[in-house]
Amino acid sequence: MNTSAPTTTVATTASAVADTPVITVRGLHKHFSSPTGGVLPVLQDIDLTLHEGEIVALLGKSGSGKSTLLRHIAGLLAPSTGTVHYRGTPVNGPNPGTAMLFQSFALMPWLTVHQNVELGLQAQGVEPVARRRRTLAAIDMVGLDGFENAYPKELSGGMRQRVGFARALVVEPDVLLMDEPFSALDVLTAQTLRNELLALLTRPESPTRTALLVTHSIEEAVQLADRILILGTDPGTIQVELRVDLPRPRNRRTRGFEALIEDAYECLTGERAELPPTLGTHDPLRAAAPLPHADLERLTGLLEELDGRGGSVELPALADALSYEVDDLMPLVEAAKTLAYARIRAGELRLTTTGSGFASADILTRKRLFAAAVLANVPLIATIRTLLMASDSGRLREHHITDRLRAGFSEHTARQQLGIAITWGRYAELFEYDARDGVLLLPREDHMAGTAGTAGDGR
Ligand SMILES: Nc1ncnc2c1ncn2[C@@H]1O[C@H](COP(=O)(O)OP(=O)(O)OP(=O)(O)O)[C@@H](O)[C@H]1O
Repeated sequence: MNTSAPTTTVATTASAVADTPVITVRGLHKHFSSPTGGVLPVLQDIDLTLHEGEIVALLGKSGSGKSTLLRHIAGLLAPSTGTVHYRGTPVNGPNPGTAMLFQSFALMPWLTVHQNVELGLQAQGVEPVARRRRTLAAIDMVGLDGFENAYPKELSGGMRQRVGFARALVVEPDVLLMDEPFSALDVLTAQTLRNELLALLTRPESPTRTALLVTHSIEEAVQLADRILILGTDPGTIQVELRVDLPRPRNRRTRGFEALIEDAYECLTGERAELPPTLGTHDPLRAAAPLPHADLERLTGLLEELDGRGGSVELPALADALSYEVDDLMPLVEAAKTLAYARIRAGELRLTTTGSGFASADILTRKRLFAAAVLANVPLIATIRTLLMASDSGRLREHHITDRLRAGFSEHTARQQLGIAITWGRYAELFEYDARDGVLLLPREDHMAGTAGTAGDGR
């Protein structure tokens, strides 16, 4: 795995990265207040330099703080400690050198394409004649000539994001900040727009040649970036930097491309670092890694495929065999690792003995094995089961769990985590759930059998 410090960039056909720093982030630390009155550390010790002409991608699991970091660079958030500089000047408010591109396009529905694109120039006080000329040029540049008077609702998703490009680029920002700009688009449109954006950014005469891209897609990062920074979670720190020294245009089917995907994949799914002391806590719900959003049928399919291939396979080959994008495998691989069914070694996914036992078992045995695996490896589910076993009524209101989860997660993530735990717990037949009353319940036969057991009783 290439986790080395920066090396000299091999010349590529498209990017000319200079040594001049455009954005400098030093010692940035950010915490938010949690709804329960505690402190939620989100970013820690972030040092990052964005050089002129460089495209950098930020990859990391959900909640690792990618968007928060982007918003600091845009000057929309102030660090708790540390600094952000734009060409040597401290950023203490909206950063004048940046423009943002969002996943949701963020267009004003009541304004035409022309009016949407013109907004940024109006805000800069550009006089009307120049404004009109620059707006039309930007619309032309993104291929929307003829759609100047259309409203967003008349446009496809791809065309709306082209308006997003035009609106961001018309102000000729030094740095383009992008927050998952292609993730709301279908695969083919996203691919087309990625190529077009790259062409716009790498034109020698382009005033905007430096960019920071937040993405969940490893392939997108390898396709577009000169450098990939991978954030770890709890709190977000930059853990790995990968150089993408591949000439452009980049071909996904080349060995170099695939090797980088494997590296990034391993970094993202690798063993979790020890929790920092600031998060040290006795509440297992707070200290646990978030559960991945993995479909259990697919997880079983993945383990069967792995078993059928002798227990180990390279991730891109597995993605091909299952007709998934490599990125779609992420939550499944995470789930397999969480349950100790598989490990990643040198870009290969390898089945453990437990995983192999699960893959070759019949349906009923699988449920029993799955129950044992979640109780041993998923503190959230083990805690719910313990509380239910200890309760005379065999019932537990869900807010007891979400309240505790909120000490470490946002409201949204806490609810999402409970939802995943309910699905897994139900499949394992460890508990049931009454959505109408928001109550978790011990299965009737377990409740009847008495409440003396513990979470680790193996049922
Ligand atoms: N204004 C806020 N107040 C409190 N918590 C916040 C705020 N903004 C973000 N967070 C929390 O900070 C953490 C990081 O959020 P952020 O959106 O930066 O992550 P991310 O890596 O971009 O996630 P995703 O990939 O899911 O978009 C999350 O736990 C989120 O709930």
